[in-house]
Amino acid sequence: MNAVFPTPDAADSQRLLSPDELEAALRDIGARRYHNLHPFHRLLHDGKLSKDQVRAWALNRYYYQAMIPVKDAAVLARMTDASLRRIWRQRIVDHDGDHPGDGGIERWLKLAEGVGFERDYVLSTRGILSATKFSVEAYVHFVAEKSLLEAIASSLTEMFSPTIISERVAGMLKNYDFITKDTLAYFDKRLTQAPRDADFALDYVKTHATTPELQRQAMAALTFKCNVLWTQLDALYFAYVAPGMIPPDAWTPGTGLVPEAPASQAAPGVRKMVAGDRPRLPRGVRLRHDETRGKHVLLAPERTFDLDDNAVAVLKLVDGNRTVAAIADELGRTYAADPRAIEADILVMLDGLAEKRVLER
Ligand SMILES: O=C(O)c1cc(C(=O)O)c2c(n1)C(=O)C(=O)c1cc(C(=O)O)[nH]c1-2
Repeated sequence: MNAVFPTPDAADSQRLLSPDELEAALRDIGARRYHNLHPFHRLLHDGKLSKDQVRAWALNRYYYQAMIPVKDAAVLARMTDASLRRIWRQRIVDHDGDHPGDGGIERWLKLAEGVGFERDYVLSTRGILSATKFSVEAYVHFVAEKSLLEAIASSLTEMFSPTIISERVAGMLKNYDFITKDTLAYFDKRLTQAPRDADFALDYVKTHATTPELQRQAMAALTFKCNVLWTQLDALYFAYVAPGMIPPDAWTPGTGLVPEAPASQAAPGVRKMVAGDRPRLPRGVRLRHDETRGKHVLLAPERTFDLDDNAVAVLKLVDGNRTVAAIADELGRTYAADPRAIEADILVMLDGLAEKRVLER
């Protein structure tokens, strides 16, 4: 294909750029083509979208999030150098987590749930636009088929993501009453992960693009990736903003959502605990060993709760960092039992403590 249709800028830059010039050329590609400039993002960040349009964005972007580790596994598979793989594999851990309930994909699911989706509907990927799937899959194919340099260069959009993320989080929190800090927690971690990843990839590209041809390939890879991001937003805009042509089988407002409780029943802050939550003891509540009675108790201001052995084993692991799933995994190892069965039991127990206000998530 490329032989038949030469890339438009194939004639440019016959000269070898210095590493700094190459970096400037890459940054210039982002300045002109990164998806922060797309009209859909402008509407999203400025609070101009309806709740359903925000839902369409959250649902479709789930596909990108879910496929990023698949993409990174394809990149990893090209690396013959163990020291490179050791660095790159962190990206997969960031998205998949080390345990069920951890990681970026899980946090994106929380975001989708936060705007009203049923988790299983999102996981099914049923309502996702075909155009979203095509562009995300093009990214996976690209890194599998092109050179390692091009695969790494295509991730360089991450150089530009911290700025758009800060703008998005601030804009969405300010402009939509249905968006909370918890819903957008996905982005907290990206603010440190993206610069770390981008620094490594940029350094690699500057060191390894040592001929004009390789430099052009790196620039073309970044341009391609900007287009992967841009076309996803084109598809969203076309289907859900204007002209509003939703393709057959794509998500339509009202589908795949958790039924909303009538306002009178809504009890903010007491939703049931889920496996990805990180429970913690509230300020002033402590797990103590009561010497005189020879047992553990939960000490809260002016109240004491007796605990059975199971509750003590769980609460010893409650630290605000571990997820419920991670606690269940650890207990599963200690007691050689099925962690998912333990998880179901401890969710009930933790909900009970949360209702008594001696546990938070
Ligand atoms: O919120 C964003 O605008 C944004 C942009 C990008 C990007 O520029 O590719 C990524 C992400 N987020 C992101 O969350 C993410 O995990 C990610 C991985 C990659 C990649 O190419 O490997 N890009 C991005």
